[in-house]
Amino acid sequence: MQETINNQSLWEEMLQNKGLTVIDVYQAWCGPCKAMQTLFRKLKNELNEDEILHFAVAEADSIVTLQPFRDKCEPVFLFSVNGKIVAKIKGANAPLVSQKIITLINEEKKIAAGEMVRPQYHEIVFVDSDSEDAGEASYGNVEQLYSIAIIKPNAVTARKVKEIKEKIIDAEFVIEAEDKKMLTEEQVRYFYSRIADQPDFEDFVSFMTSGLSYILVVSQAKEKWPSWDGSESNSETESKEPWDDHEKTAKSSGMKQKRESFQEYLERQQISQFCDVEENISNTKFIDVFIPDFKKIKGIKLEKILALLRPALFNKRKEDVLNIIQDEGFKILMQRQIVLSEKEAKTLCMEHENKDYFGNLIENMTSGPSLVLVLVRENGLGHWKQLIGPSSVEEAKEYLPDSLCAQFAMESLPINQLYGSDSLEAAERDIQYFFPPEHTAALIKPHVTQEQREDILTLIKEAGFDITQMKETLLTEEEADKIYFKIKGKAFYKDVLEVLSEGPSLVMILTKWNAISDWRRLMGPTDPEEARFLSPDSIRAQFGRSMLKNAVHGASDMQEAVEAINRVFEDFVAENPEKN
Ligand SMILES: Nc1ncnc2c1ncn2[C@@H]1O[C@H](COP(=O)(O)OP(=O)(O)OP(=O)(O)O)[C@@H](O)[C@H]1O
Repeated sequence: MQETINNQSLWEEMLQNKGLTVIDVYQAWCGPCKAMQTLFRKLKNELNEDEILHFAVAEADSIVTLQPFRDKCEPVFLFSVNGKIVAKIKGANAPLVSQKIITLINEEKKIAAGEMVRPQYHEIVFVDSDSEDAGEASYGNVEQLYSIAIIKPNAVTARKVKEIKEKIIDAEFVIEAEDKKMLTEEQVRYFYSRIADQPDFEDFVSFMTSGLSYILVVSQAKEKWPSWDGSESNSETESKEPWDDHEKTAKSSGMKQKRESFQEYLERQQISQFCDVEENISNTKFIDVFIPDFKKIKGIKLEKILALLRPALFNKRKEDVLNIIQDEGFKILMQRQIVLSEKEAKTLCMEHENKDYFGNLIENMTSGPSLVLVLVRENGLGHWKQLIGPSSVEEAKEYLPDSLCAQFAMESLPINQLYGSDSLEAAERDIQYFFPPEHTAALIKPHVTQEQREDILTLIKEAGFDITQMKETLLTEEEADKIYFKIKGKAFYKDVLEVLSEGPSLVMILTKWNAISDWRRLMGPTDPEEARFLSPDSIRAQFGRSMLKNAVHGASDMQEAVEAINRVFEDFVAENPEKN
């Protein structure tokens, strides 16, 4: 199955392969990596992409290009895309290698279908030095060590995630990245390999793959803390210490002390049964397996804010403002028109309470619909404040004539026609108030392939849904009744049951403001033919095959959503907000 490359000209020839070539670089004295051959065979069969997926074994000793890999006992896998070596993985790390292959092949398929342009790959430079490992491991910052925490499905079901994350943040650990996903069996086996010989390990794997987990990449603010080995910190000015009082005393008296480890902290907080950690990993292997784009997202802090266009502005110049908002790089996550009550207006305008125009302001604010927006952008809060300018029009005109306050000033009010939350905490509170989250029951049907599932989950996340609960389950008649109780009496219900019995379905609770109708819109019309005609971007248009195999399902109304959720996810109390 693998092409054998044992001289430089064969190497050059191999680089001409179309698509992806996975190269096992081996040493003559130990041969190619046997352990990985099963994986390659499996992927070759499953992906069935012989045109664009090739496997090769290359002998380091007889190929000049591979000279830096000679005499190394650890296996190395190189990934060549259209003649460029774009990635390298050291060690027989099956989950990581498999993930890399799937990602690159998916990219190749999208490129071939014209759905994406070929990225500017940075070709890997082979360096004959062990120091390259340190560089790669540390994401450009040699000092930084990360821990990975997995918050397990039982904690997600019991809705303990928020509390656990708050505890982690309270102790001044930094959550650098997070993702919520159903772990694959391979990922679980990889992360928990150290306990694989325990008798109940197989049951544990089933449990861990039965529902959603949270993956957190956690760091400690290195410059602020004493080091983990007990040596002194180079900073003397810590502002807030999460450690115990006796430790504080030790610190102030100049004694050396040791910060408790992340694991110890979780144990002391009694959350270690919900959360497993791998501490201070000194290489990227674990992170790459769970959060492949960690490098990209690290350092980018997307901030969500609430913005409001007061009635006069909304009425007269809405389009101009929305265009500027988008040009400034904000993404509009949610928007709604709302006529504020007097009480709501007073709460929002509290900072102007003592001004002589306050009465006029409240009258103005309640006179017609305002437009309320949830915006997201990197450094969203600061950028929004800067963009809209001060609250006083006079000040804005004098000092910041480019601000939206000055540009969109209206005769009727001496203050900014745009409002924005003052802090991220206030934004969170305002968003909860104006966009109360609603839950809906959703299902991905068995005929949907694993890859299509991933695509659908991406569409769901991109549409702003939070996947609050998820489980993979074979829907027997009894289970299906919990979801489809409304159509149980219909003649076609037996056909629905047959389609559901073909394999496991993915049952989910999706949460966002207006979730029920937004999910129905995202699904598209019931019949995929009609969906392709009327709503070509919808899920059913893209992934549906027929009326019965129409990829997804969603509750039709509030009562059906609440009832289905309560029946399927017994521990979850779905209290949908009243519509306001
Ligand atoms: N006339 C029909 N013939 C065959 N199958 C049907 C028919 N009507 C509905 N179905 C199937 O039964 C499922 C549930 O039917 P329902 O009437 O609840 O449709 P829906 O509300 O448009 O879609 P869903 O409930 O799945 O979101 C549909 O998704 C479809 O697969």
